Amino acid sequence: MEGQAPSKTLTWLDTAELVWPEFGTSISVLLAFSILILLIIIYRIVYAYYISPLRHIPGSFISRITAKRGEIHTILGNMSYLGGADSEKYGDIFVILPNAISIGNPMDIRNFLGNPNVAKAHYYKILRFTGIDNTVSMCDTEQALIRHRQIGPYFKPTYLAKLETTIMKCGIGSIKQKWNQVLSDSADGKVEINFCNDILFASFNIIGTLVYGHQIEELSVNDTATAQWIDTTITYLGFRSMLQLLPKFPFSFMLKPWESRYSKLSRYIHESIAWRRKHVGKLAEKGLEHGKPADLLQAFIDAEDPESKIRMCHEQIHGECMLMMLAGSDTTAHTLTWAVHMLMLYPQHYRRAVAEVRSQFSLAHVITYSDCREHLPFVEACILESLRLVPVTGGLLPRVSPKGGTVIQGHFIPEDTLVFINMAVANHHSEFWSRPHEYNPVRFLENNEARHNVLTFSYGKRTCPGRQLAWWEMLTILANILKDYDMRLPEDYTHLGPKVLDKHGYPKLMDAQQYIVVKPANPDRDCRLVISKAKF
Ligand code: HEM
Repeated sequence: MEGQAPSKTLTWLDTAELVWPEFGTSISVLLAFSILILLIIIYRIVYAYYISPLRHIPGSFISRITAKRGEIHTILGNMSYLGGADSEKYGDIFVILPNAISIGNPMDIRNFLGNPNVAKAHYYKILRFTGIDNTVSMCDTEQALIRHRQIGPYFKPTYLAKLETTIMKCGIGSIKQKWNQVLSDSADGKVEINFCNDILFASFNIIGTLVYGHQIEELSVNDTATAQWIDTTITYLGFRSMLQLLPKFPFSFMLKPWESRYSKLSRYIHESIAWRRKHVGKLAEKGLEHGKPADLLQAFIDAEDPESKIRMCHEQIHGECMLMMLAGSDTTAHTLTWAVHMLMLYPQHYRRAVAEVRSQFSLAHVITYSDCREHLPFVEACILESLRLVPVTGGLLPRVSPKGGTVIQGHFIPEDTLVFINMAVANHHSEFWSRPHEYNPVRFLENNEARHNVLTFSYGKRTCPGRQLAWWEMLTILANILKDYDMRLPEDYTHLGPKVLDKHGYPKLMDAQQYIVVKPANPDRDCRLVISKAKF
């Protein structure tokens, strides 16, 4: 058929292009894009199963090929769930992200964190406040050691003893002031309180007073500014790090309200440092320098590394103060909140703790830290067991494997691999803990070995420097409230209680949420308590 144009069958694409030319172009772009995605997935699968140095380590398919699952769980506030569910399936070591493993055996964790060449991962940089590193954000091990030597002495018992009056007044003192007030206003001598809020405010009170350098009395004046500033700062930092686009225009507008509160906290701390320097300067002029106040603000101004004689500049002091407000408030308060909650679910342990306190001290006696250490082993065990069962920082602490790599559970882990320390899994490990999901403080009595296996304050060179301060606060608050008040769950509680059991057959704990700290998901619903004056 000479001279006749060759016939061509029209594809659906051609038809679409005739009707709507751009449609055809869009489809081609979509097709190219889909092919690209497919190629990426194929590459990731091939890499994960044939090339990755982590290919011999157990782990789920999804964890090996994408980090998105981790990001989604982080945004939902249940990262510890991810670590827990996978460890039940895969054991002590597993791939948690394409380039990262999780380890959960307490022995492995101690060996790994005990290695001085293990460094923190870059994630910690989100905890820098003004672009300057603080204790927690330092990834450089040498730098961190200097900072630990600078601030360490101020968290030792000798210095903490100087802070005891503040700790007692702002902690148990402010809780008692509030609870006694509401009880005296009550017609029948009992009243419902929210113990989570009250403990949280007491904790902010302590840390705020130690950092600002003057008392803030959150509970007594019901001024929640500090609590809001801190809460906002944690949320702000969390979201900024999880959603990388947020700090960029136009999304940055969404952060504005948070940013403004964060800036207020930051400014207030700048002013506190300047004010204190001026005040101490005046004391020095009068030859009264020995009258310097004892608190964390002064501690950081004075801090000096005994080896290098290096001191902190204004910005570094500011960074440490901001950090202490975050690291030293929620952690301590929520550990105590979990302890009270657990005692309410296990009445036998509550009765034993009350009996111990009331047999040792009269109602009029205010129980101090050394009283607790000498006379209240069971109360101490109640807190230890809370630290174990719900480690408040029980997410996944990221570290980087050392130069030359390391061997964990027989697997070679190359250098620079991201290693997540899985605290919650370690604290529930069945080889180390019998009936690991039961709240049983008795396991710590006359058993030093058990105490060493609780890894909630971390381990090694980067262990928590504030742990003794935390103990000081938690013991004095718990011992004194057990002595002074009778506590019980509200009568309308049907969703929680000693007889409402979880999948392990133990009293079900309230729902938790975790961004940085594991805290009650519904404190207004789950942290109610009926209190009355103690009947001795
Ligand atoms: C029950 C209360 C507390 C718990 C369970 C706790 C737990 C921890 C844990 C697990 C770490 C290591 C975090 C990591 O490596 O990712 C840590 C670090 C830290 N904690 Fe605590 N902490 C508590 C209270 C405090 C208090 C009261 C302060 C100070 C006022 C404090 C200050 C710090 C600091 C500065 C670090 C960073 C250490 C470093 O990275 O070298 N903590 N804490």
